Amino acid sequence: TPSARPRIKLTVPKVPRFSTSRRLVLLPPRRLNEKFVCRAMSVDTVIDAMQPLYAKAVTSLPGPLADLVRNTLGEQLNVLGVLLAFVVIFVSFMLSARAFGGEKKNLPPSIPGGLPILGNMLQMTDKRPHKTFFKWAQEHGPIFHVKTGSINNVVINSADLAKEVMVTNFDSISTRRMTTAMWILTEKKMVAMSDYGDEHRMLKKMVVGNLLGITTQRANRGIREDALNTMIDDIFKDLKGTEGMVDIRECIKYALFPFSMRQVFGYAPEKLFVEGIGELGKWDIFNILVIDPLKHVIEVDWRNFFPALSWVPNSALETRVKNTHDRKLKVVGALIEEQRKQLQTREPTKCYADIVLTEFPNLSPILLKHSIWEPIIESADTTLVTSEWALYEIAKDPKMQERLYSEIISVTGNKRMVTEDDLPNLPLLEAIVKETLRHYAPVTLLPPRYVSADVKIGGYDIPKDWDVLINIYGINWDPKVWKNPEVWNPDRCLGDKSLDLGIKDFRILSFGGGKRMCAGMTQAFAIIPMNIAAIVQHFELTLPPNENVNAQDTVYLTSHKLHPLRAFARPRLQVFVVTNEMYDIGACFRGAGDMAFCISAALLWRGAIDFLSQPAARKVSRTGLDHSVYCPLGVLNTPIAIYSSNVAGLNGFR
Ligand code: HEM
Repeated sequence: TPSARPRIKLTVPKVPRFSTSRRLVLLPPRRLNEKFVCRAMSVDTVIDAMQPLYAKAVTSLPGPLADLVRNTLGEQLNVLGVLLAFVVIFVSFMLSARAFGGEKKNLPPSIPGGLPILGNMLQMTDKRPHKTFFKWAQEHGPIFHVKTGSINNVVINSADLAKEVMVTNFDSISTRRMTTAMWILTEKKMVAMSDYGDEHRMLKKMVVGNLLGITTQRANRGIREDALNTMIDDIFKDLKGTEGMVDIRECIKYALFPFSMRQVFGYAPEKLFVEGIGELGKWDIFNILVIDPLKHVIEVDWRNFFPALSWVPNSALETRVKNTHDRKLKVVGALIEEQRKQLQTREPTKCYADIVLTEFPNLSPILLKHSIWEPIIESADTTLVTSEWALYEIAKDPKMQERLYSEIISVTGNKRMVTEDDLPNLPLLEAIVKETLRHYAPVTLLPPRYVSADVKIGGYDIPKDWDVLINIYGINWDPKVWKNPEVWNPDRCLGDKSLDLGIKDFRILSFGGGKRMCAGMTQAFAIIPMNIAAIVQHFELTLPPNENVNAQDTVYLTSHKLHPLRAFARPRLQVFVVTNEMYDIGACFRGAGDMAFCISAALLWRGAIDFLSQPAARKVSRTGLDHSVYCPLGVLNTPIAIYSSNVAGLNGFR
């Protein structure tokens, strides 16, 4: 028993060891009365004694490492785990050191200052490793070796070298190295995370051919337009009672998620009953399918840096991530069941879920769930991040905003809202999107790829089993390619026809490149520019005084703006003349961007002009911001002339 401290004949080894029951720690033997004795203490006693030391040690570690230790071991010390970890880390270090002792290779330069066992981990104090790698690239060149625990990484920071990895040597560097969290959340069953091979090709063909390819994207244009209209409506709504200040991120997000659900299921469910979870609203579904997985996929597991230790349990992390994964699968499962029920009562439509369920009946249940979930999570995040950064820069730069507004109006006139057909005629808008993707790449560092056979990159030997890290941020900011890369300047992309973002030209690599290039680029290039153009056409944006200070980024799976973009959005004044044409009234309202116009047009639509003189209408018009009457979508075939000149009142309209 712990308190009796039994005397044991020396048969124990010379290092701390644990009894099989894991209840006792056997401390190294001591000589006592001419005999070796071994003291045993209960694990709990040791933990209690070491707890203060542990707490102190963790607080004194650099930020990221402290997080890593806490995430792994928890706030409470797990002595068993720590001691075992150190023994095995040491052994694996010795083994890897021996492996390096062999033949002489022309390896890329190593980052100096690495420590035994930990490698360069303690030098990576910034939570955004892409920035540290960029800094090292300026000092040591575009390709270098970094050790994280027992993992050898070669980090790539230039377009030419990235091409060597992604195109020339693709066959030997095609497989992703997964973290524990990625493994649990994706089971390697989604296109973006699966290993390159037959299953990957089949899944990619299915999603590109039936959802993300040009033909389907054209067919889905109506859904995108609805999302855009919802976004503009929401900005108008949000102006109410906020003195013109709007949370732009929220407005984009609230439009994008229903869009991503509609393109998959054909509708965006308002609620859903899920066995084992209960009744869920639209935004509960959003949290379970998008937010929670994004939050957990970046959880750090220290065992990923020491693969030899993968057998050591890390149940706290695994349980957290598994819970998120299980809930996600339950919700996707319920959505699929609902879709199956619907298919019994109607013909299949062109939505992705109907196509997958009817034309790919042999997909295993897990492949089916991931195939349905993947486009939802992918649509709802990256495009949001890019639109938000672009609008932040535009709001910061009134001259650029005015140039863009003039470009849009020169194409659309002031009669109608900008549409996707206008995009080829808006070169500045295109340049703004490209420059934003360059400056604020949503995926800053590609998920590691694994070298399956010795290769040469940039003239250096890269041995089998190393990881390749492609630093997109480092490539997009390469000072040898871009002058003052830290400055957001769309003019540098304006008119540069060869900039195709990774198809042939690797200078801006935000979508990756080669065979594993992003499959959603067509969709991204429909959503992002339209978000920007529609907002700028309707509102003049200005930043509140402290917004510049809030411009830092933070990295989840994608590189978000740390604080949501809040901006003053002043509806632009215009004169609209609606002629004897078939008009989508909803689009006219939004095109006007003027509340007086919107309200009056809504009332015209209802054939109730008289209503304008009534007190309720005046109340609405005085605030200038109430959208309750601003909703009818329909077609009007009547000649009307409408003028508006005053945002907040009806006088101009009259
Ligand atoms: C601004 C928007 C986006 C950016 C910057 C972006 C970026 C990326 C990047 C960097 C990769 C990894 C490429 C590689 O490993 O070489 C990727 C892969 C992928 N993306 Fe996107 N993405 C965006 C939007 C989307 C959208 C909207 C979808 C679909 C709805 C999508 C679907 C995919 C898929 C399926 C893959 C996996 C391709 C493969 O492994 O073969 N992406 N994306």
